[in-house]
Amino acid sequence: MSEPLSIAVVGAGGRMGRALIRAIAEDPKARLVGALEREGADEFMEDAGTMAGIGALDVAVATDPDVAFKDAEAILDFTAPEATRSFADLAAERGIAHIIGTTGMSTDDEAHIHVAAEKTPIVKSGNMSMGVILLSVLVEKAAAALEASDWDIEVLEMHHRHKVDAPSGTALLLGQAAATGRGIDLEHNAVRMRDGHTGPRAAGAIGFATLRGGSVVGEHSVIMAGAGERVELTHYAEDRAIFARGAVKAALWTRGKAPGLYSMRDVLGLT
Ligand SMILES: NC(=O)C1=CN([C@@H]2O[C@H](COP(=O)(O)OP(=O)(O)OC[C@H]3O[C@@H](n4cnc5c(N)ncnc54)[C@H](OP(=O)(O)O)[C@@H]3O)[C@@H](O)[C@H]2O)C=CC1
Ligand SMILES: O=C(O)C1=N[C@H](C(=O)O)C[C@H](O)C1
Repeated sequence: MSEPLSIAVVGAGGRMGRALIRAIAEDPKARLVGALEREGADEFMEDAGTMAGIGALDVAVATDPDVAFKDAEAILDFTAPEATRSFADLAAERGIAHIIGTTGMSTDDEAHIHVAAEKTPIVKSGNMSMGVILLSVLVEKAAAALEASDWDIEVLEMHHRHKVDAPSGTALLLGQAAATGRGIDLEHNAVRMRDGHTGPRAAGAIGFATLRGGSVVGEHSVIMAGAGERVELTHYAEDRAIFARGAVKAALWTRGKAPGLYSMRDVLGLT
């Protein structure tokens, strides 16, 4: 068996940061070698394991990327778009694989990631859980089978009250799967919000609806509504561990891979 993969977690004190530290500690194929937080962060503690609630792991939480990334072969990044852009540059300079779960990225941010992927393997996905990636495959197949003139597609999502971006990365990923199934461009067919006198629904549109509240980890439904019948494909996330385990799986998969931008479908062999 090969040596465990050496992994650093950025945004280590965040909801996902702490779940990622726990997932690495649970996987014998991975080892935590670095954890990065911002200076003065609310969640700052000296040891990464203590911060994640699993007891000391002898990995100090650093505020300097040079320290956190020193021994890393992969970085797990569930932070914010601006931070992810700068981590992409640092990972590319060092040839470290970059696993990106951050959502809410702009077109400009996406272009930045494409450039970084010329130098190092990057796996990026709006959702890293096995269930959602499988759901996206089902949505693509269903959308291909159902005539756009007869079936309307709407994506409904709900998340906790702290979430800052909308629609969620997962909702957009599922909307993209529906658009791919239909052979259309999502950007030109997406209706991301409705308010006031909107007029009737445009044929072929892919609609998005966003709910926020409480502690909901993540719920997504793709609703296909026809005349007199409706099909709903739904995923319920019950624990952030599902995303964290997917991110660790993605990091392990990058070992020996050429630079490039990869998806979770690549990682799971569902392309
Ligand atoms: N792809 C997937 O499967 C999933 C994706 N996500 C996405 O992951 C991201 C994080 O979610 P969550 O953990 O709930 O959020 P949190 O706010 O709990 O954590 C974000 C972390 O990133 C850090 N951070 C934010 N901005 C910067 C910056 N500019 N420089 C350095 N560090 C920064 C924060 O530090 P500080 O506390 O100092 O601000 C914090 O530690 C979101 O985009 C979310 O949508 C979440 C779950 C699953
Ligand atoms: O912010 C979250 O919490 C989540 N974000 C991701 C998204 O935007 O879809 C994934 C998951 O649903 C949780």
